[in-house]
Amino acid sequence: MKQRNPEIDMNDVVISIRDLYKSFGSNHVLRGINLDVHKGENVVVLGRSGTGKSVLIKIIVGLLYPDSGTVNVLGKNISSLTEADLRELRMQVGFSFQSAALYDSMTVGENLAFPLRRNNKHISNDQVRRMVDIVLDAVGLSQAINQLPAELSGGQRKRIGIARTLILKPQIMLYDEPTAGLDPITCIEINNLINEVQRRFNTSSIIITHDLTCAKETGDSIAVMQEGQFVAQGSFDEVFQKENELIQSFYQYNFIQ
Ligand SMILES: Nc1ncnc2c1ncn2[C@@H]1O[C@H](COP(=O)(O)OP(=O)(O)OP(=O)(O)O)[C@@H](O)[C@H]1O
Repeated sequence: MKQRNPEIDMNDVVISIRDLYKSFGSNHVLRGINLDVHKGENVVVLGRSGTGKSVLIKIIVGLLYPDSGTVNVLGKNISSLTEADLRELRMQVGFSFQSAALYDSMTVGENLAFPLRRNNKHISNDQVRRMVDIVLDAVGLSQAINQLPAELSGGQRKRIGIARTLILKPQIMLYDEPTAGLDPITCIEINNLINEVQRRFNTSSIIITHDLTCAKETGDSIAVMQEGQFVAQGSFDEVFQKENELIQSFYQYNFIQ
């Protein structure tokens, strides 16, 4: 079980969501979401498939617009931002996709350098190299710098995907199903990495998952989503003491130590 990060600043809310609603036609996906993410905090959003977790993440990064409610990210109301403002904000919000989507023809080092050069045309080769070294060290894969993605395991690719997100020094990390499709040992490594990123870079994170072990090991707080609403929020222990049917059913789906 994770020890709550002592560096969390409860006076600094980096993501604040109030009364958020989103429907697609008659499909009412988000039905009144409220959530605060504090500086330095890992918040896990736990829920079964199709409950609206990815829609929530897309709204936070401005890829989808809410029907109603407010979403503040780093003090900015995302609904009132121009495309240019949104692009700027997205630089502060690292989005780690389910599939790492690395460029197959580029080495690991080139994959990592790519977002840096794209976002800063005047960056020197030395600076790029330094940043690549820092993030590779952070994800424990310094030796892979000249390898191609095809030569890496699924877990290693996931790590490089996280490194590529980290290289822009985001204040917020959004992890979409970080342990999906990985074996149990690799899952432990990714959970540890998420906590290491939090410690080293003082990031705040939302971790979307239906993996209970991931929730237990990475979450300073847990929000359980059911049919577009949070039915329980709190520490892992607080949430899993509740006599909620969905929460009980999670126990039956997942075997956790
Ligand atoms: N752009 C879209 N247009 C129409 N419907 C959508 C769109 N995006 C998501 N949905 C619908 O919203 C619902 C929630 O989808 P979402 O991807 O958020 O689920 P999820 O909780 O992330 O599930 P999973 O764990 O399987 O990824 C689904 O019914 C989906 O079909």
